[in-house]
Amino acid sequence: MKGILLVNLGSPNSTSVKDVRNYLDEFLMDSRVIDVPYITRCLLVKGIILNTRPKQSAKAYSKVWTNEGSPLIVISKKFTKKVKANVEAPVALAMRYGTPSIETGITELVNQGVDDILIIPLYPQFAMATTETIVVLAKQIIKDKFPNIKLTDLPAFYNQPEYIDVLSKSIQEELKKEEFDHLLFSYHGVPERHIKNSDVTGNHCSLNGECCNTTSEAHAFCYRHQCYETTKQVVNKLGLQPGFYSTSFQSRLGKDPWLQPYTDTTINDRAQNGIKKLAVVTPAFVADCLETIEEIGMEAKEEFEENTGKVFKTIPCLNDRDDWVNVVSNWITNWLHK
Ligand SMILES: C=CC1=C(C)c2cc3[nH]c(cc4nc(cc5[nH]c(cc1n2)c(C)c5CCC(=O)O)C(CCC(=O)O)=C4C)c(C)c3C=C
Ligand SMILES: [Fe+2]
Ligand SMILES: [Fe+2]
Repeated sequence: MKGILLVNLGSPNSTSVKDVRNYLDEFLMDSRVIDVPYITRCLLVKGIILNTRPKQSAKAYSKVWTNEGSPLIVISKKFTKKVKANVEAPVALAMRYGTPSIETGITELVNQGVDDILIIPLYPQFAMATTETIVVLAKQIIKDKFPNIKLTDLPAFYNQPEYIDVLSKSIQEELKKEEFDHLLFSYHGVPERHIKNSDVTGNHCSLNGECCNTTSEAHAFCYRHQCYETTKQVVNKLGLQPGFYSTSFQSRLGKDPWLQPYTDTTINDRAQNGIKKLAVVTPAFVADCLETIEEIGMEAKEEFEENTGKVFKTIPCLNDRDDWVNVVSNWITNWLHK
């Protein structure tokens, strides 16, 4: 029997510093997130980051936490419930870090008689720190504990017309409510090194961004290309004029160069250039989370307003919108009938 495993990133179990530390430990010790040799990673994560970051992150998490828990988890559960009601197969939800784990999700499906799983990483654009780490871990668990289970993964859907349609619609709904001077597409960043590491051709990525406009088989795994492609397709769909929109990358951690331009400097730059009404959309996330609610909706908003900006609107992620639920349900139904 076929079954579906939806997977997102995960959150700490609570906003306590201890729970946030445990979560960050699991997350940042992943070699596809901090991709340096094991000993260096231990020194960096356990010796440096985990001494200060958990306290800072716990404070940020407590600003977004709801009575039901972490927004990312609450929204993912609502989304999963709606998908379940739409498709004729068992559906489980798992998180790459924290709970419910990928192993728990697979076990839940197997206990219902599933032996053929479609895994859907809930990230529109491929990255080794998201899509790849989910699929690699799921394959490892299957190999070690469920050797008779078949696993198929849904590739990144950054350019799928149905996804672009609902994303564009969600943006247009906000642009209709108020007149904005500028629309910023802010994607989660990754270290530049990750882009090089994921270059399957070994020589495509020039790191200056020019490569992303050419045709290349590298783009099936190029996060930067896929982000710019999502922006381009939404821009075409909505007929947005050059100058009205820009693309940037947020959430940089550490001193290494990450994808640029950075969101914070882009927002400051726009404010200094007379932009008063700014809308920000965050298409690397399908569910609102710490990075959209706190980093953009609170921190960036405050900075923009202090910098002479007047209106700052964070466009909600697709969350459990019915049209988004229907898109994913249709992808699942197509796979079920294959
Ligand atoms: C080297 C560090 C990190 C990389 C690379 C990275 C990539 C990456 N992350 C997301 C999505 C999310 N990240 C979230 C939080 C978060 N991310 C990092 C670090 C890296 N992310 C940290 C340390 C944290 C925790 C919070 C903090 O201390 O800042 C979240 C939110 C989770 C939540 O509970 O709400 C999401 C979602 C993507 C899409 C991505 C690469 C493309
Ligand atoms: Fe992240
Ligand atoms: Fe590229």
